This record gives sequence, structure tokens and C-alpha cells, in this order.
Amino acid sequence: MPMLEVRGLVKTYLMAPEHAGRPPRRVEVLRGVDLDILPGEMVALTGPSGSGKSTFLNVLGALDVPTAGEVRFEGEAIFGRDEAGLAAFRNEAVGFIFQSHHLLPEFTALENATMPALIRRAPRAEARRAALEMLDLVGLGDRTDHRPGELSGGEQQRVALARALCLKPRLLLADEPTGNLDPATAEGIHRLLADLNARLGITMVIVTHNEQLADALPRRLRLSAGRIVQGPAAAPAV
Ligand SMILES: Nc1ncnc2c1ncn2[C@@H]1O[C@H](COP(=O)(O)OP(=O)(O)OP(=O)(O)O)[C@@H](O)[C@H]1O
Repeated sequence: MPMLEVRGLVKTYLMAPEHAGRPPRRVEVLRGVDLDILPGEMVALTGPSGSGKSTFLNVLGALDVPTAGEVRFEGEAIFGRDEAGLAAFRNEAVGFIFQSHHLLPEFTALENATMPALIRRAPRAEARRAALEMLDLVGLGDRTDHRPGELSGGEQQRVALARALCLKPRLLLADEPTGNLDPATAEGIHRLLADLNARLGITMVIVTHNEQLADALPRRLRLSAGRIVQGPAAAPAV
């Protein structure tokens, strides 16, 4: 059974009209996306700027609601849930990382990585153990007491990754996770993600502008004209 089944997904934004008395302007971002993602898959999602990659990822992770259509996670329609059910889905099943790491500057790497478990009221010792395990896994076992300002860009993103993995999500959604990093550091994060996918079997959807990363992943999707197409963009005719 697929982990994610997306059917007829539509997302339309209504913008206030430019002139009073006119109807609102409709921005049709997703125009009927159909997609299955199997457990353990590692998928790249590319597409031009403004094609709706972040919008799609946010809907997959229930950070945003679709205008129409359905997302089923492990067979259950996620948008059939009430607000508490959606929050539980986001907290228990999904981990997120973004281009900006959103770490809290006054807290150490360990404290940042412990945060999700503490928010979920896990016992402090258990939360700490889970965070240390994940910091070790991302190669930061010797940086646990550093604050974000005392870490490199790549290390900061690794802490964000450890924080995202702390609650053992089955699905990791990554929105341009290496967008702020230099090529060598980005490559290190890519290798780490591939390693975590292989070792832990976490399903991953990674939005990226990085063609090399996208090419290196087992499956590559592209958003075009509001729909998903498989594979890279066709090379321009010469
Ligand atoms: N809250 C919103 N209200 C209105 N329009 C929005 C809103 N959020 C996004 N959009 C529009 O939806 C379209 C898709 O945005 P989105 O951020 O998903 O694209 P993207 O492919 O992730 O772009 P990028 O690669 O530049 O990050 C854009 O045209 C954007 O202007």
C-alpha cells in the first residue's frame, strides 16, 4: 500500500481584487495533482519558482489545507480529521525541515533538538536521550552544547534535521534544505539524507532547485502547470 495517495489535489488562492467591486482574483497553484508515494521512497520534487512546490509540501504535511481533492496517509484521509487529529498527524507522523533552520539562538543544539519531545510532554530524560541519539546520527555528537551561532551553516541544518527526527517520523518533508548552503556543504547534507533514508527507511520528499541532487535520487518529480510530471524537464530544443 502507498504511504501517500494524492488524488485530484487542487489549491487555489483567492486574492483581494485590485479594484473595489471586482471579484477576487484566483491563483490556481495546484490543478489536480495525482501521486502515490511508497513507504521508504526518497523523492525529489523540482519545478520552476512559483510552480507550487512549497504549497504542495505544506498540504502533504497538513500545514495547509487543499481547496479540493484528497491526501491519504497510510490509507487514511488526513483532511477527514478534526484539528486535534491533524495536529497529531503533524506531530507523530511527519518531520519538517526548511531552507532556514529556525533554530532558537539562545538554546544549545541539544536543547533545540529536544524541543519537540518536550512540547509533546515526553519525560525530560527520554527527550534528552532521543535528541542525543539523533544528534549522534547526524554527526554532531561532539557539538551538543554549541548554540546555533557557534555552529556552521551545515551543522545548523543538521541540528534542524536531528530535531525533525527526534520524534521518529515516518515521513520527512524537506523544503529546499540546502538552499542556503555552499555546494560542498549541500552535498554533505544530501549524503546524510540518503544515508538516513537507507538506514532508517524514512520516506522523504525533498523540494530542491539542485539538479544534481534531484538527478541522484531514485525518483524525481516535477511540478508543471499545476500538475505532477515524472522525471526532469525536457532539455530545450537546439
Ligand atoms: N498565501 C498565499 N496567497 C496567495 N498566493 C500564494 C500564497 N502562497 C503562495 N502563493 C502563490 O502560489 C504560487 C506557488 O507558491 P509556492 O511557494 O508554492 O511556489 P514554489 O514552487 O515553492 O516557489 P519557489 O521555488 O520560488 O520557492 C506562487 O505564485 C505564489 O505567489
